[in-house]
Amino acid sequence: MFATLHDKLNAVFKKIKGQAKITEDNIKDAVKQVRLALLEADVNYKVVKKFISAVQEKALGEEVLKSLTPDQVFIKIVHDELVNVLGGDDQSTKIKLNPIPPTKIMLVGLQGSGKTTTAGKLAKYFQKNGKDVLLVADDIYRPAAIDQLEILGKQLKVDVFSKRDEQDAVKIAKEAVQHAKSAAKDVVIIDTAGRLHIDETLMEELKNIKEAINPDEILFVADAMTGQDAVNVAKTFNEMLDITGVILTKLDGDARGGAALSIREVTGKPLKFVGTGEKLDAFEPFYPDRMASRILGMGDIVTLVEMAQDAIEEDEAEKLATKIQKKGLDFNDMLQQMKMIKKMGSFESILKLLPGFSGLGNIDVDESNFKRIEAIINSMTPLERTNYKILNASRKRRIAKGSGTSVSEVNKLIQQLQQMNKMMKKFKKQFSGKDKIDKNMLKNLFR
Ligand SMILES: Nc1nc2c(ncn2[C@@H]2O[C@H](COP(=O)(O)OP(=O)(O)OP(=O)(O)O)[C@@H](O)[C@H]2O)c(=O)[nH]1
Repeated sequence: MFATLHDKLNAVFKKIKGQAKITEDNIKDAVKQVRLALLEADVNYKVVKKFISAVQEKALGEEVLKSLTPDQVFIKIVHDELVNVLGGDDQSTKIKLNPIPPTKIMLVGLQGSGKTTTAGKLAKYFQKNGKDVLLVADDIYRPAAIDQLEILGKQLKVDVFSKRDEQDAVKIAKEAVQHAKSAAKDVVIIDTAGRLHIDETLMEELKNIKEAINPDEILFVADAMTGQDAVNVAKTFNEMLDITGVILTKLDGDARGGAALSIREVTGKPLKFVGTGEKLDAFEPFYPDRMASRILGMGDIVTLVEMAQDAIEEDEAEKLATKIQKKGLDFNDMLQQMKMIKKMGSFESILKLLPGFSGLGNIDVDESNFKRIEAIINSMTPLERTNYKILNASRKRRIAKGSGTSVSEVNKLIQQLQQMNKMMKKFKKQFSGKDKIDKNMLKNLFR
């Protein structure tokens, strides 16, 4: 995500860091480089102009030149301006649930932008938050779109409302909302038809649906890979429908970042969620500050911690922590931890949230290693799993044979466990006396 922009900005910061003395000229040059990096990332030129004038004004003020760490202050100015352009601390990025259910959400956008997949992702998101959801297939032109939503519904165990013989999208939407009311659903998500281009008939249909059901949210789904086109189409949809927000999909691809950085300024509407993959859990609420940190390669520990909290039952984690504190880590714990990590998503997506990893482009993580480790541990006896010190040469040979691996792989795993135990000791020292580990403490640990 945003690898090129990340690299370019970091090159600017590095150059500034290398200067013996920072002068007005250095700063002007750095600002110019930031401007180029943004333009190359396909950010709307008006947005770049505003961004740069804000950075320049702050950077040339007393703040940077008189500071003891001018490079750090400069990075902070760029970071803060990124947060600003992405939406600041505006609370409108959140979906407001209607106090009188169901909350009605209408998804609009061009064909192929990822609307239907996003309908499924949103349903999963609400489901995780304890809401009962109804998905509505309101595309009367493409039966395949109805099939796609029904498959997603089955997968998620979420009800799907569809009427294959009905040719009136407004009628379907109205009936669906009625159905949601009588079935006491909390949220109803309407997947509308897409077109290859904006056309009047489509806009008219969408306006009529809006008028008929009075949605709480009209979310425009945009494909980040299409850059400024996505921004222009969002602008038109907003002018016609007065959308309430944007969901940007395919941020996992090689989107340069232009759409994400421009859409808010150009449409005046907040980005609310981002899609980061084809799977249903590759979906995150959008937070301007976290995204800015990711663009600058500072990682996003807060999202990582939240993913962990989502995936791991508190009870499970607490039990594990107490046991580790008392006895140290054994192979059973290692297996359990791997299961927890797997629940959080792909290892690659987790790594990318860590500081220093986000700018590395595509990280090739061989997930089959996980399987080999599992096989090794599964080939140990219960005693061996809890006490690795008894693993002598003949036991290691037996385990390697049983798991289809080699003795050196078994040795490597033992070393990893020893290493992890060392780390645990370090953590324990750092956090001793504290009853609760909060997100800031974790952030410090990774600095
Ligand atoms: N990599 C990636 N692919 C995505 C993401 N969201 C959707 N896709 C893919 O984009 C393609 C189009 O998605 P759909 O959900 O069918 O798009 P749509 O807008 O509903 O299309 P129509 O039904 O034709 O209007 C599919 O192959 C999805 O798997 C994402 O966040 N990342």
